[in-house]
Amino acid sequence: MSLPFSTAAKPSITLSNGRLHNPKFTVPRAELTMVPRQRGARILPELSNHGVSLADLHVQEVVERQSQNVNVTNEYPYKKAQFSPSFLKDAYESCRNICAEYAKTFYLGTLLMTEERQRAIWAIYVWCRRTDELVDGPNADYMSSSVLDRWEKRLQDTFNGRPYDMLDAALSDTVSKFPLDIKPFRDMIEGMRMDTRKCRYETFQELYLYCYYVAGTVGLMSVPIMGIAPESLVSPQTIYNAALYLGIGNQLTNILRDVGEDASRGRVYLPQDELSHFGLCDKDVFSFKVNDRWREFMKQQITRARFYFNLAEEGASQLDKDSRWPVWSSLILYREILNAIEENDYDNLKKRAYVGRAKRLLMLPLAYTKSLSTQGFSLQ
Ligand SMILES: CC(C)=CCC/C(C)=C/CC/C(C)=C/CC/C(C)=C/[C@@H]1[C@@H](COP(=O)(O)OP(=O)(O)O)[C@]1(C)CC/C=C(\C)CC/C=C(\C)CCC=C(C)C
Ligand SMILES: [Mn+2]
Repeated sequence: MSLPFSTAAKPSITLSNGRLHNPKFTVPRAELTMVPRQRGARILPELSNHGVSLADLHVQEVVERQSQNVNVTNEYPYKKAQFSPSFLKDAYESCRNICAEYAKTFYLGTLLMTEERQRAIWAIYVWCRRTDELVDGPNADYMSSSVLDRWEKRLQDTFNGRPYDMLDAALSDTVSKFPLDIKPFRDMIEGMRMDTRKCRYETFQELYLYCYYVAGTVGLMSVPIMGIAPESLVSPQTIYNAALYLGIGNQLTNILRDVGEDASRGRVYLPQDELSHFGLCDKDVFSFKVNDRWREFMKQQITRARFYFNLAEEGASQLDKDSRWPVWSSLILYREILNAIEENDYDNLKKRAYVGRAKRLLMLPLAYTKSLSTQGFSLQ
C-alpha cells in the first residue's frame, strides 16, 4: 500500500520581507530537489515529488540570501558586537556545557571541528534548545504568542549586537563571524507558533512545513558554519537542500519515536489522510494499541524518514572535511532510532525507541569513516 498524495489548496504565507507569497506558485522543482536515486524513492515514487511548495519558498529565500556568502566571513549586514575576550570565553563555555549535557553524542562529534566552528555550533544549539524549551520546557504553561513575539524581538536585537544575556552574547558574536541569515531563526520561532496553534496535520504537506520550521531550519543555520568543501563541485543549493533534508529526516524520526508521548499530550503529528488510508484514526492512536494496520502504516512512515536521510547523505560528503563527523553522527544516530522502532515491533505507542549508550559510542567511529569519504566531488 502506498501513501496518498494530496494536492489540496494551501493557505498563503507571509515571508520575512513582508511579501505575501501565493503558494500556488511553485518554485521549479529541478532547482530545488536532488535527483532521488535511493531505495525509498523506488518504494514510494510519489515522494520524489513531495509537493512541498510552501517550505520550498522559505528554503529558496534562505539559500538566495545566504549561499553566496558561504565561507565569507568579513562582509556581513548585521552589526558587530563588541565583547571582551574573557566575557566571550565564558559565554561560549556556558554554551559548550549545555550542549555537552543535552546532546552528548553530537557534542563529541563537534570536537573535531575548528574551534571557531565548534563555538558557533554550540551557540546555535543553545539558541535552538531555548527556543524549543519555550513551548516544551518547564515554563511552557506561560507560553503565549506575546512570549514568542518577545523572543523574536530579542533575536533581532541579538543579531544586531545587542544580546540580552550571556548565552545570547555568544550568538551575537557568532553572527558577526559567520554569514548567517536571520530567516531560519525566525522561521524556527514560527514553527513554535504553529505548534501552539495546531495539534493535527491533515496532510504530509502540512506536516512537512512544520518539520521545515522546527528542524529543516537547523540544517540551514548550520551550513554557513560547517562550510562547504573547497573541492566540492556541487551547487550550494544542492547542499542546502541536503541540510534541509537531514533536519526533516530527524524531525520525522522524532515524531515517530514520540507518537505515544505526544498522544498523551493530545497531539498527533501524523498526516490524518495517511492514517485513514490505512484504516486508522485518532482513536487508534489514543487506544495505545498496536495492530497490523498500525504496523503497516508505520512501515511506510519509517520508509519516508529514511528517504530523507538518504537524500541528506549526498550533501554530508560535500561539507568541509572537519565538519562532516558531527553531521554523520547525527544522521547515523537518528536513523538508528528508526531501526529501534522496528525492533520494538512498531510499538511506538507504549514504548520509546532507544539507542543504547554502547551502540551510540560505536556509531562515532562509523561516522568518522563516512566523514572521510569525498564521494561526489567529481560527479556533478
Ligand atoms: C549538507 C548537510 C547534510 C548538512 C548538515 C546540516 C545539519 C547540521 C543538520 C542538522 C539537523 C538537525 C540536528 C536538526 C534537529 C532537528 C530536531 C531534532 C529538532 C527539534 C525540534 C522540536 O522537536 P520536538 O519538540 O518534537 O522534540 P523534543 O522532544 O523536544 O526533542 C527541536 C527540538 C528543535 C530544536 C533543535 C535543537 C535543539 C537541535 C539544534 C542542533 C544544532 C544547532 C546542531 C546541528 C548540528 C549538527 C552537526 C547535528
Ligand atoms: Mn521539543
